[in-house]
Amino acid sequence: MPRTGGTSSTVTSDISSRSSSSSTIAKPKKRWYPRSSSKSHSKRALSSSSTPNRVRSRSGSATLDSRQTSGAYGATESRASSSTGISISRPPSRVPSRSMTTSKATTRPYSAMSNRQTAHTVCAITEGRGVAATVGLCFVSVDTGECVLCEIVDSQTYIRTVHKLTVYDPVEILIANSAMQPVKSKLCSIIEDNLPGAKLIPIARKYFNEAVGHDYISQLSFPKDVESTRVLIASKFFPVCALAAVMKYIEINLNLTFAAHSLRIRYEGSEGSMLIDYSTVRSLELIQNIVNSSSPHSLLGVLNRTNTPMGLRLLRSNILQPLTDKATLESRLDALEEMTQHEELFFACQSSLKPFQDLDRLLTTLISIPTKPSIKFSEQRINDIILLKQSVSCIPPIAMALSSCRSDLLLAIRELCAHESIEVLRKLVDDCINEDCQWAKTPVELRNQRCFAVKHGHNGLLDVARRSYKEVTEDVMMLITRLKEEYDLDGLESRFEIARGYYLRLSTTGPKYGGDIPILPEIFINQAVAKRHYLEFTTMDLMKLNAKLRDALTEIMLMSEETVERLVEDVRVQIPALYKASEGIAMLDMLVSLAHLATASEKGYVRPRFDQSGPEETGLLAIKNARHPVKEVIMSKKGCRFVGNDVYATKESSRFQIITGTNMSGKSTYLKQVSLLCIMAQIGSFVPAEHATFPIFRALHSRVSTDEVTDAVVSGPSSSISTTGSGSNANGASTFAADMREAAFILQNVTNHSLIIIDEMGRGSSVRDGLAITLAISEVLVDSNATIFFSTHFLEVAEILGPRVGVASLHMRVDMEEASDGGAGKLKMLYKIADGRNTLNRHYGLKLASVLPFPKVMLERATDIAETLTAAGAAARQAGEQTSVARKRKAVQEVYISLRSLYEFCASKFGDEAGDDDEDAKAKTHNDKMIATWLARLQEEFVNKMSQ
Ligand SMILES: Nc1ncnc2c1ncn2[C@@H]1O[C@H](COP(=O)(O)OP(=O)(O)OP(=O)(O)O)[C@@H](O)[C@H]1O
Repeated sequence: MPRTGGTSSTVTSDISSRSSSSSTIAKPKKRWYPRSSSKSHSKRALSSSSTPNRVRSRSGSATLDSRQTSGAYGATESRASSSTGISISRPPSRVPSRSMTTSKATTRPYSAMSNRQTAHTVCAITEGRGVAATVGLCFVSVDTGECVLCEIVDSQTYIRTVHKLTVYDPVEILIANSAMQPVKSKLCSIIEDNLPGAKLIPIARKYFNEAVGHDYISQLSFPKDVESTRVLIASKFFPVCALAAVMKYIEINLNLTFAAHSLRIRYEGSEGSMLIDYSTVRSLELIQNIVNSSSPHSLLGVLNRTNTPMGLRLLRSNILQPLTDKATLESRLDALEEMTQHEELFFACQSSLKPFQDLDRLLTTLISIPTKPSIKFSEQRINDIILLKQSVSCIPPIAMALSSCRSDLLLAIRELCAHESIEVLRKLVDDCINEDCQWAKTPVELRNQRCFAVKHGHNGLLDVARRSYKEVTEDVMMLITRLKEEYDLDGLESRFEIARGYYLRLSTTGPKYGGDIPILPEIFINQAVAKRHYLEFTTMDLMKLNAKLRDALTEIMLMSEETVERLVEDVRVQIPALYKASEGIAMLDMLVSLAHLATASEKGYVRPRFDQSGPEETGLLAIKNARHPVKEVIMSKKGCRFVGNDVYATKESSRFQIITGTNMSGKSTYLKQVSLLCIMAQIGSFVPAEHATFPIFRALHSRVSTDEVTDAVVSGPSSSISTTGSGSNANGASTFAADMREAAFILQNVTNHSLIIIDEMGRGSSVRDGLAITLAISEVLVDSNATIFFSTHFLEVAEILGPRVGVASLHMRVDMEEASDGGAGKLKMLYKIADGRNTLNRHYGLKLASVLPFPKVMLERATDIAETLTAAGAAARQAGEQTSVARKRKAVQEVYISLRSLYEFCASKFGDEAGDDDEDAKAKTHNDKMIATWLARLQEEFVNKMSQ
């Protein structure tokens, strides 16, 4: 069966101007298969004595920017390109011959976040000493044959390092043993805490060797990229050391080696993509639903309409590392817009993607060479060729589907899929493999396909062996028919299994046996009852025929393998172009998936705009009628309507948004929806809204309680609460500890390009301490100039911070319907955001309690106490006139900011001299009217504020 899955990483390299180049391949020391070839690569290919013995030329043409193919790789400073095939010696068994690990690895449960579309990636990590830790990482995927080097100057929380590890999701993380023993380093502890699925393996420090790392790079990178890669990583001491460790580990513990000049090596910095910390990935349910890991209710689950494993991997990697490059985003959005506007283009692309298998994995399998001969490997090789035949024939239809496209990105993908190498490959395969040979699902059918895969006439002996195979198969059929007739066995049938070969099965449910197990003649041996209603057995003759079949098959496989291996070697020459095509297909698949989402929604998605018009970013985040992409889907399935909300924030006037509201009024949903929409915009997706403008954020951090998960209570709009409230964490102390830990983390990492989401901080402590801490944290955050959405139950936060410049107070609207009979009323949730603090009775907690089965006497007493405390607090605050003075000062500043924005808007829009024609004059009059109305409203608001 074709294998599925792959690594979290996607193939990335700039494929522009891949002109002809030469490659040298190491001479093999020994070869197991009976054919002489100078193109083979041996396990010892890395040895310094390897002799170059072959020169191949390659070419490439289309350009797909690295950021396009990865999203995650906006930071890629430069890419080592693929220009030769890759060879990995992959033995049938992975039992390590000797181990370089110095102690037993810590096996940990699998990461809850990872959903293993990812595959076997090994990582090595090393760090320098100093205040700003420099961390070197090297990831090698043994499934997709890709090596990524990263150097990160990280903070004490290792946020960037953890982020990279989260994205590439390695199974094994190698670290110098001195970092584990005698005392575990901080980095080790942080990795263990954040990546519970990874296995931290201590190895001797001597394996982290820079000189060895450089040797590997010289010997392994593609020939024409050796120099550029060397220059790029010249000063990258740490990742080069890590590379040495990974390669040694793969060689020794996984028994794999890479052939000379065969590895796709690229360097990736930590810049160029939005940084999302691990706990945010989890709490915002970006990849996986927290409650039910197989639920589609996560951002990935909703966005994912991909048809290929490559597309899914690319989408996942983009969600974890959204882009920060505006030009790349715009080109993606252009392509997406074209796809959403041209139905035929969308459907043509979608149907051309459907038949694809995991091309990356297939290619990596094709470049592997076993260290020991094995019939299993021969069979696998022929399977791979059958799959390749199928895959190659699926590529030209993609180019056809894109024949009418206009946008640059789609044109680049079309060029990749129409590359001349694809046609060369198709011819190569057609020359060698039977036309009607195809992948089959049943073992016996697949075995037959394998046997007759190689075209008649390629090898005379093979044709003879196949004839005898055919004859023995016919003998088997004849024997079965004879046995059936001779022994009058009604319901007797032949079955086939890979391990057993042909055997016989008799159903006992027919009228003849009536469910009883019959006594069969002695000729039928190895009898066993299967699934209660079947008797399975064989005969000596059948076993002999099976043995004959096996021998014939082995012969066929070995002889076919010789031809197939020759074909594979020719195929390898074209593999760089296939890798590029695979990148293009992955990108197209992701775009089709996003286009599907954008067009399938009833309420509509819009193309986001980015606020980067001038040198000074205003940090404008303005979304009209924004909807939560995941909740909307869940609610529409249940026939409920999701209430859209507007979002508006600018750096100067409203970068810190305080959102208050009763329990269950929709605060968390609002906060999460803002962050999810920002992520969607930065992967180049349309967003669920009527209009949307985003700043480009470089980091997203959140403190969101995970007890409020997406799959939780779903109520309709304007729902009324009359029973229980939302779930709360029973363990106040642990909530408080989590609050403090995550707040400290956010404060350490916040920058003016960060988006911070904080949902109800300080609720695990006493009211006074909680308020004090919340205020202290908020003050630092206001000064940080980041964009912050802060929900709280402490109305005092809004009161105290409200007058500060850059702070905006909002609340979720709720209506309290008094009961006509004097009984408990109803609290009606409107799920609508509105300016200002909650205008309803400030003790909405008590209001909520009043509609719950809560003792009335206690409620009255609680209301008295709350009134007294509020009055005392307000009196204390009014003692000074500070609040009112500050409010007036803020009003003046806000007017200043608004007028300046208007001026800038007018300058950018009407800066050029208007023409004289009627149209221009009309437009000018219309704009003048609009501006006049806006100024009048601004004046009115200002007067109101000053007179308060
Ligand atoms: N915009 C909306 N439209 C429709 N339903 C919504 C909306 N926002 C929230 N809800 C519903 O209200 C429920 C509670 O929302 P949410 O958890 O965001 O409230 P909250 O104010 O954060 O509550 P708490 O303060 O108790 O944590 C959600 O599960 C959802 O079903």
